[in-house]
Amino acid sequence: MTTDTTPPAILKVRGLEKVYGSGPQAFRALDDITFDVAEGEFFTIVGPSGAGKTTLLRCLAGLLEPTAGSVDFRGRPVRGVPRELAVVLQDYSRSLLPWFTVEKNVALPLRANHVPRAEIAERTRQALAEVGLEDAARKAPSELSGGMQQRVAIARAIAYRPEVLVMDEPFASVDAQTRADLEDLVLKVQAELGMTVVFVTHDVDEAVYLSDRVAVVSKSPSRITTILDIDLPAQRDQIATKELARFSQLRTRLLSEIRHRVRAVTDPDYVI
Ligand SMILES: Nc1ncnc2c1ncn2[C@@H]1O[C@H](COP(=O)(O)OP(=O)(O)OP(=O)(O)O)[C@@H](O)[C@H]1O
Repeated sequence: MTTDTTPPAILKVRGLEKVYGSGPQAFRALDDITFDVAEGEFFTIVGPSGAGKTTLLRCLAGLLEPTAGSVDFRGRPVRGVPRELAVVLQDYSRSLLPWFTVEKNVALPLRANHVPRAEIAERTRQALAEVGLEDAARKAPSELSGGMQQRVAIARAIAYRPEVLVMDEPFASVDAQTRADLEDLVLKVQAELGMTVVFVTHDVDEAVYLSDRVAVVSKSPSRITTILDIDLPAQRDQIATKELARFSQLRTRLLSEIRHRVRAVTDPDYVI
């Protein structure tokens, strides 16, 4: 007898389509996208610029209504952002409330969910320490650099301890060392909380390093062309993991898949 050990799907995406505008101006951004995200997995979406990754993530998180198809979270249709889900957007300038201090921004979702006051203080302090911003707690977001503001947005998501964390190129505006530290922080928090992460990035190395599976999307109208299992040891290390021969193989596979799809769209004579 075989036993299926695959965790159940926490998110189910079926036949998702998104058309922006209407009539002759209509633009089909997503076309018939179907996949599942398993509970506890790190699922990453990569693809060329303008492919529709942000559109897909926004539909998935309930921030944007699809034109057709469905997204289910634990079997319930997603309409608006589910309570159990936190989102870190690419555009940090719009994600923090400018009239609140850093610590109040981090505490906001906890207060909205009636978490006891002492616990809010402790979770806020801990999350700011994890992103290296304990000294910025009383500052206004406008006093921080772009990368620091993005770390506040990450601290807010971590303090909330969501079941699903949705991140759209969250590390694009931070320097290389901070980026590596934040990647490891997200992996650590994911392991501690058993959290599911859905992540978008341009960066193939980052995708391979972080993920359990990576989905490649084609140029608009975007479709999923491949979902690759990242069969690297679960314990990741910025140096040891990236030195593995398997890491290079997976990276090359993803890069060639993305190039192949871009060429298929831009060169009419190219045969897939
Ligand atoms: N509100 C909108 N109205 C019309 N078209 C839009 C809108 N938002 C996005 N698009 C178009 O949909 C396509 C997909 O955009 P999206 O931002 O989802 O891509 P992306 O893969 O996230 O891009 P990038 O990697 O550059 O961030 C693009 O061609 C974009 O111009």
